[in-house]
Amino acid sequence: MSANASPSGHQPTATYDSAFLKACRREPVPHTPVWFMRQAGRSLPEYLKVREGIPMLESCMRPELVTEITLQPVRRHHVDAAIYFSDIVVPLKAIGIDLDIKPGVGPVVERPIRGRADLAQLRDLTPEDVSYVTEAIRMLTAELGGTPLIGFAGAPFTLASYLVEGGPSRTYENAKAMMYGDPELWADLLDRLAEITAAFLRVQIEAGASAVQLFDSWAGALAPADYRRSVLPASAKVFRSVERYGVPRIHFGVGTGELLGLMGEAGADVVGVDWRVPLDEAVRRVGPGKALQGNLDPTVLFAGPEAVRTKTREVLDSAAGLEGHVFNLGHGVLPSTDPDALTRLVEYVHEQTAR
Ligand SMILES: Cc1c2[nH]c(c1CCC(=O)O)Cc1[nH]c(c(CCC(=O)O)c1C)Cc1[nH]c(c(CCC(=O)O)c1C)Cc1[nH]c(c(C)c1CCC(=O)O)C2
Repeated sequence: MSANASPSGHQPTATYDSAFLKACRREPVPHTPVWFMRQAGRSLPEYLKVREGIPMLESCMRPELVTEITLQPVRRHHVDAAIYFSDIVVPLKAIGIDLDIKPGVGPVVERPIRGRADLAQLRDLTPEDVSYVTEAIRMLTAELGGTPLIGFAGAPFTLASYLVEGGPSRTYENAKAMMYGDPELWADLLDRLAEITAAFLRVQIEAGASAVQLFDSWAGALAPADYRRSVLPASAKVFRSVERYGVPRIHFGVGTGELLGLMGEAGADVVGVDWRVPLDEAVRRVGPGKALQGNLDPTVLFAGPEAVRTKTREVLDSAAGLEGHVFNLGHGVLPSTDPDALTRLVEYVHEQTAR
């Protein structure tokens, strides 16, 4: 048995018994657990300092730097979970796709995928391709004690949106043109991406991640019937491929109010909700047997302490009847957020929900 064996076989008992993992499993919790998407990153001065002069993708490949950046928000805010510092395009870079993350822009792909011949760029991901991930996660789990580490990956649709468009897009016109116009090529592309994403999540879980989140950030651009037909099968394949580990699987997207039921159906244990749908309505859409994560509007943090408390109370009230609630923002922390507002928010949720 490995040193980190536990009731679930993958982590120390203190981690397994943490409020975050209990909430994901819909067990009673001592307080509602809190973490923030994008909690590591540009809102923190200590992050900007250690990143100085190091390009984003390079920083993801340095285990010591990844460890430090991942720990920064845990130390500062006392959040209930860490999220592994990386980016959704890291596994694509690791298999040799020519891409970069441009500051203020996002991922940019040199040769966008537009035809069948381009699929050859997408070879399988092996653990050796991302050995720095395994190394960083081992260092992290040693440092984190009982605080769980969340691994993550981009979902096939969101990755495809960058690969086909060549960069960020507001309309996804090239990606959706392929989906509607050449469904066979689209299905093959998403299936390839599902294999790569699944392999990337397995590496993180085997190295010690206690939960995983699949970011389908841009799936909200799709009608439910198109999501069901053209996207859900690939995301379901990703979730199935990590089911055997027994770690909670979180599924998140923005503007996905109409897709919440389907995103649960894809195989998630926890469904992430943005701020547009209150949690008491989201739970009706998702149905029984799943926990919810969310969903304070990230811009509320700019409104002053009293407004933050009022809006947070609204989220907690709408979550009152849930069987499992992980408090989070409805999307990532915005770079200009005051870090102290986040620290106060964690404290407030803990204090309001202490049982
Ligand atoms: C769509 C998406 C991407 N990356 C990610 C998503 C899904 C989450 C979401 O919906 O927001 C996921 C991501 N990217 C990053 C994390 C770190 C972990 C955490 O949440 O703290 C996570 C979970 C670091 C990052 N990823 C990126 C940064 C900023 C780069 C920097 O600090 O120099 C960070 C900290 C870059 C990035 N990478 C991407 C974008 C849109 C950007 C922003 C571009 C910009 O405005 O500069 C693609």
